[in-house]
Amino acid sequence: MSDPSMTSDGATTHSGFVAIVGKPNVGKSTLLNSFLGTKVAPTSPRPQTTRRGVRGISTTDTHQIVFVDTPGLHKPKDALGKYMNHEVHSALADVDVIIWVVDLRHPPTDEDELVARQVRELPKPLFLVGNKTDAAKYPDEAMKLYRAQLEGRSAETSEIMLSAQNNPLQVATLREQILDILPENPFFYPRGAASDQSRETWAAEIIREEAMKKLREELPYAVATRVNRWTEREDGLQRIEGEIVVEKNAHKGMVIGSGGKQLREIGQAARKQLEVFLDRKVFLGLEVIVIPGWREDEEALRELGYE
Ligand SMILES: Nc1nc2c(ncn2[C@@H]2O[C@H](COP(=O)(O)OP(=O)(O)OP(=O)(O)O)[C@@H](O)[C@H]2O)c(=O)[nH]1
Repeated sequence: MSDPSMTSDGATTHSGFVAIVGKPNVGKSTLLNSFLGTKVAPTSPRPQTTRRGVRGISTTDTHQIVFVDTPGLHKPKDALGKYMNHEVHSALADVDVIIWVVDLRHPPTDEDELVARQVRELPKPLFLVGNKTDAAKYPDEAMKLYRAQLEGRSAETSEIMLSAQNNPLQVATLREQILDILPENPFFYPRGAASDQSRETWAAEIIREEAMKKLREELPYAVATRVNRWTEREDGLQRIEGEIVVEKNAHKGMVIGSGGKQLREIGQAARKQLEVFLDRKVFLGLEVIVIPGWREDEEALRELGYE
């Protein structure tokens, strides 16, 4: 029988799971997308955009990294928030390596301390990633403060300062450093796989990203999205039908906007993104529906894929 930790020409394979953790809005999803050179996870200027642990897979001839992007660790206000934090804890328990992303534009906050407490004692290699160096006034000073939060940690700890958004070379360097410490293992996913999400979930996340960017105040957080139908026409056109789910009737009108303008804009922006990544023409049909109080309703959360 062939050894599962070897390639067909006899080289040993290494692979492992790497959690990307940090407080909301520090650039975790941007870093994941940059590692992969494609868009797997939604990003936006709003905190708490990521809601579920998205896996993004990077494979070379002999190495495979399964990155697990996690929601920003925060003090939860509802059942959705609790689910999001649970996603972080289960990712941390299951992975081989941890990446803790911090925002070097600012000194640490209570939320960073929440993350530091989670990772300090874990006996797993950790990379402290100081992000947003392109926009930080005092990156070295900020990094020093974040480093101090890990004081007393006995497991292997490394650090790097970079810009996930603007510097792919630094991101590639970090990826190389991770490759070097992956344990000997067979690959967990087929070589061509980029993510564990279905195409429907991926598209729904892009729609939610655009909705979160356009909507104001609390509304971005009261929105969920799903794709119910995806058909391909013979000429290649992708017909995608999705729903934007809100909690109250009053929110429905706010998402649709006067004369349907806002919903049209969300749909157009999402369609453009989908067309770029699919390299196909897309027809995107969007409907807004109400599931009363879905963020506090365990069954509704499961129905919307938060399980
Ligand atoms: N200037 C600058 N902005 C960045 C960089 N990386 C990410 N951002 C921006 O920071 C914001 C948050 O990025 P995300 O990747 O969504 O952050 P996240 O940590 O996944 O956020 P949550 O979903 O809230 O956990 C977005 O507006 C990004 O464009 C960077 O290197 N430099």
